[in-house]
Amino acid sequence: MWRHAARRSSAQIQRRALSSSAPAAAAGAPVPGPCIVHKRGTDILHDPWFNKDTAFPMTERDRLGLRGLLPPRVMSFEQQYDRFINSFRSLEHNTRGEPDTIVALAKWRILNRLHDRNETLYYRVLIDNIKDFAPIIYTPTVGLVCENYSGLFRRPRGMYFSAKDKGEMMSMIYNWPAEKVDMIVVTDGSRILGLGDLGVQGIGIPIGKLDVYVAAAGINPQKVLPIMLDVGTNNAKLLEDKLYLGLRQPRLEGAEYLSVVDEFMEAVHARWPKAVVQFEDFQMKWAFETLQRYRNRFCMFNDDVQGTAGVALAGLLGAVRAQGRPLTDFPKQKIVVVGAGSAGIGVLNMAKQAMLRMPGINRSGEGHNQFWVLDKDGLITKSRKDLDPAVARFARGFGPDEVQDLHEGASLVEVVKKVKPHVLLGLSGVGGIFNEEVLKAMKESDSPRPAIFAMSNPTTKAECTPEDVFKYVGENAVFASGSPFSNVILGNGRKGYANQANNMYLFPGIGLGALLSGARHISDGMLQAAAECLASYITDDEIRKGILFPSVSNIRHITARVGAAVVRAAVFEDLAEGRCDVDAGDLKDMTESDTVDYVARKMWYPIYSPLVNDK
Ligand SMILES: NC(=O)C1=CN([C@@H]2O[C@H](COP(=O)(O)OP(=O)(O)OC[C@H]3O[C@@H](n4cnc5c(N)ncnc54)[C@H](O)[C@@H]3O)[C@@H](O)[C@H]2O)C=CC1
Ligand SMILES: CC(=O)C(=O)O
Ligand SMILES: [Mg+2]
Repeated sequence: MWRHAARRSSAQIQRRALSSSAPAAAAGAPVPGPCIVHKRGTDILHDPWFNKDTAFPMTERDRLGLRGLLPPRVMSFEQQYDRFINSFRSLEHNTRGEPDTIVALAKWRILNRLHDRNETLYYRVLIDNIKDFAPIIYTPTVGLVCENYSGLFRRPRGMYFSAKDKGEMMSMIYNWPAEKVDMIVVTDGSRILGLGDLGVQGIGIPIGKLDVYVAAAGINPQKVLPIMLDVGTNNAKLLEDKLYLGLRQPRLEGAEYLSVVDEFMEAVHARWPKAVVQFEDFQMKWAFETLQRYRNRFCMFNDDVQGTAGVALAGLLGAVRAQGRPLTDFPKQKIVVVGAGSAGIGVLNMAKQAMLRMPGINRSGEGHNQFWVLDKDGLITKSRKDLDPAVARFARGFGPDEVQDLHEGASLVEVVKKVKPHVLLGLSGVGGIFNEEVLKAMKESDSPRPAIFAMSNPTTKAECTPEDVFKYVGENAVFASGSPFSNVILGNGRKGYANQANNMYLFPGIGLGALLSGARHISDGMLQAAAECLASYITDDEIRKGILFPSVSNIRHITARVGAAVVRAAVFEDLAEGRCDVDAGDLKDMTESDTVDYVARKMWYPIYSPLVNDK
């Protein structure tokens, strides 16, 4: 069946359908068939999924009991769209000069209100303006929203499973109104961005991530489910806050904690066995433990460990290309990683695996340690007591390879001065830690184009700014950050590129590819394919300019490609079982471009569907 449709769509049509500014319907993609709504009157107007506000045509007003409930003039979708964008731009204008947090929350409120009223219009403005709106629904503003969530709360989104629901989850899961769920993002709120334990208020993160899924991967918003596992909080301020909406108890630990997560995973799997579950913003010990526990039993992944790793690897490979060196030189790069948490260790593991795949490297990895890793206690060496085994494999030894004469707990500036690294990568959650002294030391890097990745979120936690990088390291530096910054004007008509290195470039494609392949689980090979696809997206010309990551405006196009790469890796590893009318054999028969076409065609696009059948 897919073959017939694939023949119909030319590559040109596909490109237009994928571009964020060209509606799929206009590009010849199939228009969703009429759906019959069983609600009437105000129930429809109060349901954001069906509501069209003033755009209900007269036939629908007549047949759905809406006559008289709306002003008489019928507006077009385009008129509604322009009206919203104009209000948004007026808000921007009217709040000029106000404190940043006030402006950010005002923008979040106007978008959130649109979401709660009219999802079709909301997702359309989000898709078309993703570069402007991602910083509001995602990092950095989502962090501010989580910090203030209990006060901002008006209407629930998603589901909440608490420690008090033990034994009830299997029935609770059926309280969710949608028949089908494809994508779940779950958190326990224990490490929200770099903001620490925010308890139940962390629900903003699954909501934001799933908005990105809808916008970037075209997952139907009716089939996504944000979830909070509230097992308590250790945040004393929240426990004392009268408005706090979560359980007022310390976090569950050990077997008690795991039994809650186990019960939740069983409940999800019982109702939606094919749903993909993304774990997000769990503190390190539970991020790794749950990943090991579930990754071969369920179709799940941990975005902070695995999604981040792929994005960082794409950036690291870009940094090699920026020096004009072949990728086979990657194992020679000296990389200082600041932060040995779930994200930092995920990156180190993936980068190490990539180095070991390069020609000429001893496969066992013995004697090959190009990484210097620091945590809150400084440089991690083999003399460190009680080292987590995941971190221990990257600890520096004191053998003959240790020419730099560094000691346990050495400070960042000491390490940078002695190692002269090619790359300085931050996943520490400590804002400004790459200070003037550290950045000036990076000027002496052994690389002609030193790379600085300040990947911590939100913006206040970024290890440094691009302005400081181009000022102190030099104009030949390359820079990327987790939250968005503006490019820097360098003079002589040159620009210092502020790339965004955020897992948003990969998690939508990983989830979409896993879903469409019907993979039993998400393998390292599928994740590697996603990272390689992102790395190859950037041209040599862009790399030379210092552009390491594509613009967020292209995220739908990127996600289609990443999703297809993941599908093909699942097929290659015999993990793909297919989905709906496309079975494993069909997937196997697809060429690379067929797979991209197939993935792109499966992406949902917001348009008003008829709510009544034509007679
Ligand atoms: N750009 C992106 O796509 C992503 C960014 N992140 C960001 O990375 C940061 C860390 O996340 P996780 O690894 O999950 O947190 P984590 O809490 O597991 O790890 C933080 C690590 O930083 C270390 N650290 C703390 N203070 C330090 C200091 N002064 N000097 C050196 N190291 C220090 C800690 O010892 C720990 O090893 C967060 O800000 C998060 O927002 C995480 C995932 C994706
Ligand atoms: C981007 C992301 O996943 C984080 O900062 O945790
Ligand atoms: Mg995260």
